[in-house]
Amino acid sequence: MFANAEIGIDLGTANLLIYSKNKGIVFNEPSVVAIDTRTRKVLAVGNEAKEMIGKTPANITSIRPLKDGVIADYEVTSQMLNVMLKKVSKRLGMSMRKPNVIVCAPTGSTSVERRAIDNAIKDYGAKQVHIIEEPVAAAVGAGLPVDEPVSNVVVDIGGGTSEVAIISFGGVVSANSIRTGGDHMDLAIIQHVRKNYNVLIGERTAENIKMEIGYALIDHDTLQMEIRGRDLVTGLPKTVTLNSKEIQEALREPLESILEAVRSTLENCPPELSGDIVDHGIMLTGGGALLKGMKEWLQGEIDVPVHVAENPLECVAIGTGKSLYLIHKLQKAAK
Ligand SMILES: Nc1ncnc2c1ncn2[C@@H]1O[C@H](COP(=O)(O)OP(=O)(O)OP(=O)(O)O)[C@@H](O)[C@H]1O
Repeated sequence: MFANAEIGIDLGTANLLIYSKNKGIVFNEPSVVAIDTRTRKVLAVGNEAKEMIGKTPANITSIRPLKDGVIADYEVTSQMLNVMLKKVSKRLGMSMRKPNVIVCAPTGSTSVERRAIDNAIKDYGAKQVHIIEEPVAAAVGAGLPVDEPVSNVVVDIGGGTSEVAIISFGGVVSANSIRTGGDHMDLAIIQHVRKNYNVLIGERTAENIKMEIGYALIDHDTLQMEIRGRDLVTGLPKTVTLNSKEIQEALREPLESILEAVRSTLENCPPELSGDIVDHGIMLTGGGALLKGMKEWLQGEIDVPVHVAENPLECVAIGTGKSLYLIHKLQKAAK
């Protein structure tokens, strides 16, 4: 039947996941590339490259080639995909030549941004590339019955974007995509520490702070964390103790933007489906769903039941993989 490999790719701002037909998720590493700035040669990708962020000599730089859910550096994204797909091919001992690929794109992305995704995958030699909407993939991956005539609401909070969508009968009824996600939370923490302690911290430290003591909910038991950065006055290393209440305050702005996107999507929902939402609730996916107190905070704000998907970080990749079968069904039906 199909001799070509069949894969789904979650080309995320923070993480790149590859789903292979019959094998499930076969690759899950950060979307980071370390390159030699003089030769533009790729030195490392994924976990290895992420370890290097902020710690490399002048001629090596660790780049995140995707920003806000779309490709910011085409050449590096294309090289990253090439290296990662070859890694998977070697690891699995299977040919990945001319694969058929399903990949997702944020609902708010432009046709130029989508073409860049399509071309970057074709650069590897893909035979066919299908692009699907990211929240639809997230909903499918979270196990929501998207092809039934009921409202399936998904809120996917990734690294660069947050996507909110109401899906019913296989289609998007109402959607909203904002370029605010986990990266903006990290940035808000960097700014907070700089403003209040005169200390500069790196992206990775900020992300660790968010994961350890970041809270969406105001009402929680205070946690503390000791962090290290560079004192902006003396230029020397400095240790600061942060608490979860101040980090919650720092995260308020990005969280408010996400809440606003959820509210406006719900406001655009047809009344028949609105009633459904109260019964079925909202499904949270993406790494942002793992922020402590996220579910409780959102539930309190919109007064609708909120659920967190079983594997929030893997939903989009699983959804692209499951959609492979759907596309085959449609192609067969069209013949
Ligand atoms: N336990 C956690 N608490 C808070 N945030 C987390 C946690 N685990 C992961 N994250 C955040 O989730 C984000 C990554 O999520 P995900 O992999 O879903 O995004 P992505 O698909 O790469 O991005 P996008 O969809 O925007 O392209 C990062 O910002 C990461 O810091």
